[in-house]
Amino acid sequence: MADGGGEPDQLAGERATAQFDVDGMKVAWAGSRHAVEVADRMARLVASDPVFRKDTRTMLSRKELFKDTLKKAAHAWKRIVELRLTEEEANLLRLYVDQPGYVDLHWGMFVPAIKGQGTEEQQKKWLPMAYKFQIIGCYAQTELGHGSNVQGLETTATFDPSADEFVMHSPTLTSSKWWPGGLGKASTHAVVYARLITEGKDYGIHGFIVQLRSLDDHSPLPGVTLGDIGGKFGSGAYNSMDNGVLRFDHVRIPRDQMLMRLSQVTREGKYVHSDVPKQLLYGTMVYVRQTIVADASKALSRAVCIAVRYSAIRKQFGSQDGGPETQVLNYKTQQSRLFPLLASAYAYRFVGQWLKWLYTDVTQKLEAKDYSTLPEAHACTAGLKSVTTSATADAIEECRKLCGGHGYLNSSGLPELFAVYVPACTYEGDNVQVARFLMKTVAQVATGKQPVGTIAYMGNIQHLMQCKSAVNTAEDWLNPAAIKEVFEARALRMAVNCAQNISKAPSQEEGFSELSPDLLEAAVAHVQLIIVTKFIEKLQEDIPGPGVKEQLQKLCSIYALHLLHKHLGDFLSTGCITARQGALANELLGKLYAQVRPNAVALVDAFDYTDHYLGSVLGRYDGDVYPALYEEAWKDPLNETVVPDGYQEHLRPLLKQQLKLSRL
Ligand SMILES: CC/C=C\C/C=C\C/C=C\CCCC(=O)SCCNC(=O)CCNC(=O)[C@H](O)C(C)(C)COP(=O)(O)OP(=O)(O)OC[C@H]1O[C@@H](n2cnc3c(N)ncnc32)[C@H](O)[C@@H]1OP(=O)(O)O
Ligand SMILES: Cc1cc2nc3c(=O)[nH]c(=O)nc-3n(C[C@H](O)[C@H](O)[C@H](O)COP(=O)(O)OP(=O)(O)OC[C@H]3O[C@@H](n4cnc5c(N)ncnc54)[C@H](O)[C@@H]3O)c2cc1C
Repeated sequence: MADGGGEPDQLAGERATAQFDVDGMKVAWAGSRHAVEVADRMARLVASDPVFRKDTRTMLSRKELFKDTLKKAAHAWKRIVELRLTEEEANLLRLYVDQPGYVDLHWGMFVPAIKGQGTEEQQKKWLPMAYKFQIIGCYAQTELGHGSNVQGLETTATFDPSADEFVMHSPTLTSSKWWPGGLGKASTHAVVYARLITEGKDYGIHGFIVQLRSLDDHSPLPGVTLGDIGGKFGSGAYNSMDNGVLRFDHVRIPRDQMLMRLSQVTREGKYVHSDVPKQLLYGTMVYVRQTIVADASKALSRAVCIAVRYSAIRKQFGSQDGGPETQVLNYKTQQSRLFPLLASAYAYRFVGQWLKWLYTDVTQKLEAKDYSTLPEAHACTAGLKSVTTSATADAIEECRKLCGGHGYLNSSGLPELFAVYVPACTYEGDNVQVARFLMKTVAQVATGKQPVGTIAYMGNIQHLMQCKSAVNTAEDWLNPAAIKEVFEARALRMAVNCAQNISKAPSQEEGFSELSPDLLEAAVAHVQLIIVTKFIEKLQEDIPGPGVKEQLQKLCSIYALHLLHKHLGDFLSTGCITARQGALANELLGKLYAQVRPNAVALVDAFDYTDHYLGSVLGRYDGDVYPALYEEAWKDPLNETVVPDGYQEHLRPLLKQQLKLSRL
C-alpha cells in the first residue's frame, strides 16, 4: 500500500482477473500489430520529452498558453524533421502532444483543401511550401453571420480582367470571417471561401488561396484586418487555438489563386465549370468529418479509461465493521452507466476505421471520375460525425460524474478533456444531413431501385416493414442477426413514416420543415444501425488472441442493447419488438455487465495510453491516486504562499472590523 492510503496493488489485482490477452486486444483496437508498435513508440517519445509536459497547462494565462502551443508545435516539427518521421509517425506524434493549435488546421484542412480542389499545377506550387512549413495555412469558410448555411456566405471575390486579378472584399460586418482555427495569430495563408463574381454575375461559393501575413515580419498585408476572436469555454482547453477574425478591404490576388479543379475563370473572365460535381467543393468537410469520427473514439476512450481505473480504486460504503469498503466499480449502477460508454469507445473505434476505408475508396473512385458513392460518403460522414460527437461529449461529462468530486478537479483531466472536446459537436455542423439522403432512398426503393452500401437494408423493405422479432429468451439477444434485424426494422420504419407524412404535406419543402424533428430521429436510428452493423462485421473478421473476440462480442451486445434500452420508445412504437422482448434485453445487459466487470481494467489498458497522454491523476496506470491528488494540489499557484495575496487589503480589514463589532 502506498503512503497515504492509495492502493496501487488494486489495479494489479484487477489486471490479474482479465480473461483475455491484452496484447491481442491492443492489436484489435489499433488495427494491426504495426499500428500498436508505432503508436506506442510515438506516445513514449512525447511522454519522455520535457517540452511536451502539460501538467500545469490549466494554470497558464491565455497568452502563456498560446506561446506554449507555438513552442510545442515548433518542437514537434523539429523532432519530426530530425528523426525523419513518416507521415503516420508524425500524425501520431502530434496526436500525443495533445494541444490544439494551428498545425491541426494546416494539416487537417488547408493541405487537404488544396489537394482536393487545386489543379495539379496549383498543388505543385503550394503543397511543397506547406509541407515544409514555409507557409502556414488555415481554412476560412465560416463568417460572423453565416456558419451552417455556406451558400449564404457574403465575402466576395470579384474578377478584374484588366489586372487578371480577383479582388477579395468583406462588404459587411457579418461577412467577416469568424472562427477559423490558426487564423487569429499564426497563419500566413488561408483557403478563403467567397462568392465568385465575374462578368457581373455571381457564381456562388468558391475557394481561393490568399496570403494574409508578410513572410518577413508576420504583419498583416495591406487591406487585411486580422485578430483572435477571444477566450473560449473552460480554462486552458481550446484556448490554445487562435480562432480568428479576418476582413478584406479590396485585397487583390492573382487569378491563378482561385482553386480551379472544379471550375475555372479564364483570362477573359469567362466562368467554366468542369464535369466534376459541384459538391466536391465540400470535399474537405467530408475528409475532416471522417477524422472527427476517429477522434471521437480517442476522446471517449480517454475519459472511460480514467473513469474505469478510478472506479476500481475508489471505495465507498459496504462495511459496517471497519472492514474494507466496496470498490465503486462493483456497484451495478456504476457498471450500467460506465460499461455502455466502454462499449461505445470500441464501437466508435471500429466504425471510424471503416469510415476511413470508405473515404479512401470514394477518393479512389473520384480519381477515376466515378462519383456514384459521393452522396453516401457525404451522408455517412455528416451523420456519424454528428451522432458520435454529441454522444462522446455527453459521455465525457458522465465519466466526470462517475468520478465523484475528484472528477471536477483539473488534475483529473476530465474538465479539460470535456472543454476541448465539446466544440466538436458544433464545428463541421451539427445537422444530421443524412435525412434527405434517406428520404431519397425510400423514394427510389418505391420505384424498385436496389440500394447498395449502408442503405442496402432498405431494399429488404417487404420483410422489414412487417417482421416481428423472434427473441424469446434473454440469451436470444446474443444473436447478432436478431439485433441487426430489429435495428434495421426500426430505422426503415422510422424513415418510411417520415416519407409518408411528408407526402401528405402541401409541398415537399413544407413537409421537410414540419417533420424535421422526426427526420432527425430517423437519421439517428440509421446512423446507430451503421455503428452496430460495423461492430458486428468487425467480429466476423479473424481476431487473434485468446479471449479477445469473446470480449468484443460482449461489448458489441452491450453497445447495441443499451441503445435498444435507451430508445425503447422507437422500437416499441414501430412494433419491432414487444415490451417483454425489451425487458429481456435489459435482463441480458445486467448479465453482460457482470461478465465485463473482471475485464474492465484490462479493456481500458488495451487503449495503450501513457500517463502523459491521459493527463489524469485519477487514471494513472499504477492506480496510486491519492498521493498524486495530494501532490497536485500543492502545485496550484494559490498555494505558492501560505497567506494569500489580497489578505492585507481585503481579508485583514474585514476580520479586524468583525472583531471590533463583536467587542461592542
Ligand atoms: C487530422 C486532424 C484534422 C483536422 C483537425 C480537426 C479538428 C480541427 C478543429 C476544427 C475544424 C473545424 C473546421 C470547420 O468547422 S470548417 C467549417 C465547417 N462548416 C460546416 O460544416 C458547414 C455546415 N454546413 C453544411 O455542411 C451545409 O449543410 C452544406 C452541405 C454546405 C449545405 O450546402 P448547400 O449547397 O446548401 O447544400 P444542400 O442544399 O444542403 O445540398 C445540396 C446537395 O448536395 C449534397 N451535399 C451536400 N454536401 C455534400 C458533400 N460534402 N458531398 C456530397 N454531397 C453533398 C446534399 O446532400 C444535396 O444533395 P441532393 O441530392 O439532396 O440535392
Ligand atoms: C472551436 C471551433 C472551431 C472552428 N473552426 C473553424 C474553422 O477552422 N474554419 C471555419 O470555417 N469554421 C470553423 N468553425 C465554425 C463552425 O464550422 C461553425 O460554428 C459551424 O459550422 C456551425 O455554424 P454556426 O456557428 O453558424 O451555427 P448556426 O448555423 O448559427 O447554428 C445555430 C443553431 O441553429 C441550428 N440550425 C442551423 N441551420 C439549421 C437548419 N437548416 N435547420 C435546423 N437547424 C439549424 C443549428 O443546428 C444550431 O442549433 C469553428 C467553430 C468552432 C466552435
